[in-house]
Amino acid sequence: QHDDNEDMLPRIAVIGAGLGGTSAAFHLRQLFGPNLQIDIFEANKVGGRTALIDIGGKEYEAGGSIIHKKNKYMVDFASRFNKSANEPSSGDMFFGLCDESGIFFQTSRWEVISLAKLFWRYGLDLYSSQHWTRSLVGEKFERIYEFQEQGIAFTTLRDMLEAMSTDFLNMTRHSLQDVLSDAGLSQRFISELAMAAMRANYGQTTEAHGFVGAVSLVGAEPGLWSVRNGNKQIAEALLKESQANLIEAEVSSVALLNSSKENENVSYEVTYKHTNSDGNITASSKQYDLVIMAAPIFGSKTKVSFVNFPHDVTPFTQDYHTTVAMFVQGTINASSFQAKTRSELPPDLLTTSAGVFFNAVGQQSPVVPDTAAGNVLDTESAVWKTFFNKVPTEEQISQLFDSRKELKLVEWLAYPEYKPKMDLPPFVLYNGLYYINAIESAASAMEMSVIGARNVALLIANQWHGHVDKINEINLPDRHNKKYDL
Ligand SMILES: Cc1cc2nc3c(=O)[nH]c(=O)nc-3n(C[C@H](O)[C@H](O)[C@H](O)COP(=O)(O)OP(=O)(O)OC[C@H]3O[C@@H](n4cnc5c(N)ncnc54)[C@H](O)[C@@H]3O)c2cc1C
Ligand SMILES: CC(C)=CCC/C(C)=C/CC/C(C)=C/CSC[C@H](N)C(=O)O
Repeated sequence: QHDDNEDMLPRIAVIGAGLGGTSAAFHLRQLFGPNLQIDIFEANKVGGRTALIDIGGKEYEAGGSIIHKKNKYMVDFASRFNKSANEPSSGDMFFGLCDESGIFFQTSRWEVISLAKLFWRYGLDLYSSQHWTRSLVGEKFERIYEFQEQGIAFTTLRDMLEAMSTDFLNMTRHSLQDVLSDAGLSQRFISELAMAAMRANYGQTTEAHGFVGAVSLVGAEPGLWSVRNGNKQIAEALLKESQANLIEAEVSSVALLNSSKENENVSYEVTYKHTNSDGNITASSKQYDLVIMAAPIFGSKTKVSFVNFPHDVTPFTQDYHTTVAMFVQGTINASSFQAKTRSELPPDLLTTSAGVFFNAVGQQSPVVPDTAAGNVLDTESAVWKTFFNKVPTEEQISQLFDSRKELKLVEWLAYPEYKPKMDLPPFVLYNGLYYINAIESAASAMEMSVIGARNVALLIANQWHGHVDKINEINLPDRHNKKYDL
């Protein structure tokens, strides 16, 4: 246990200034007060995987774009920082499903007709699956907010999921296909709607684990929103409010300095490369008591090496999926989808089969919505985002678009490859070394990174203040052991 005397506070390094790193800094400031020294390293741009892209003179979300209305922390941050929301367009139930032979099902621009068509094709599955997703973002998922409000933190992702619901942990062990099938949903629902959601949101299939599958279905519900002017503004505002010291540099190593025993007080040397005022790249080092990794660790692609530890502190694997987001201003090729005219096509085309070379294509609104734009679906100024698992060929692009004024590609190491029974990494890699992005093995989403960040901030505060009773300790009278509570 330590006191909050200024000289006694830990010196903290945060590696990464995406939503995870900046919200960790924000929560640490709330927990420790104004005297805490926080350095936050960023190799690229504040916001990380929330970033903007300029197409035709307007800005669009290039990475994390949609937020669920029950994503409490994102909603609270937007309100705290006076950011308004871009409301979903009224046409967000208007979509088509495609396989190798083109569109095989489509809804309508009229919501009531869409509902009727969906009911005709999927019957009561629509309602069962909605009930399930509501329970995910509802009561069970909300437990994490209650725990965090009470100051409770978890050392591993496994413990966190289990505390929220044993069902959640179970869902990481089975495929989405099996979880939905056990729940009585039809194969048609699974191989069409659930598959389309997994391909559009995570570039993966219903062989991914059931927890990320459920998050993906939540992310396919109507009524999602985004931050006007760009989601990355939340990370920027968190950084500002945290008063952390931003160091624009790439961290190359984190070295354990003075301990070989895990329970002793440790300190770390963080080495980073930065560009001098004369344009030369130099390496510098700084010492810290605690280090927070707020960026994914994925084997040899990770730029940070962890040195001097008595054992491997990253023995888990987190393989990351490549998603290529292609932005095109131009006209979509209606004939490729067996449509006579472009105006017949829905603004979102989702795919259900590995035989289709793209995962989803959808018309985009800029981050500052164009009120005068109306329906620009069949005009050359429409902007489309297409997701692929690899860079498309020129021939594939021409198959999708018959004319284009501008085209830009962004290649992301986007989110983990999700498999049943995959490693669920710990939030604590070593005494004083924390890992926020462990949470992405459950599901990658903006809200998830913020939850992971608050968990790490609470862990640090609980350990610092000796509140061991608030670490992995929960008292839930209603713990149940059902397989999946659908
Ligand atoms: C194409 C795409 C679409 C998505 N869509 C959605 C969506 O619609 N809704 C949703 O909720 N989520 C979405 N996500 C997921 C969401 O964007 C991420 O889960 C979330 O933004 C991750 O935040 P983070 O801070 O944990 O990581 P990141 O945003 O990746 O931040 C990590 C930061 O660390 C920096 N960094 C890495 N290594 C170093 C180093 N060695 N030294 C210094 N800095 C370093 C990086 O530059 C980066 O800025 C999407 C992701 C992608 C890629
Ligand atoms: C964390 C919880 C409970 C809910 C989050 C639901 C959500 C917003 C999921 C989306 C996740 C994601 C990685 C989406 C990527 S693509 C989004 C969209 N289809 C697009 O085209 O931009």
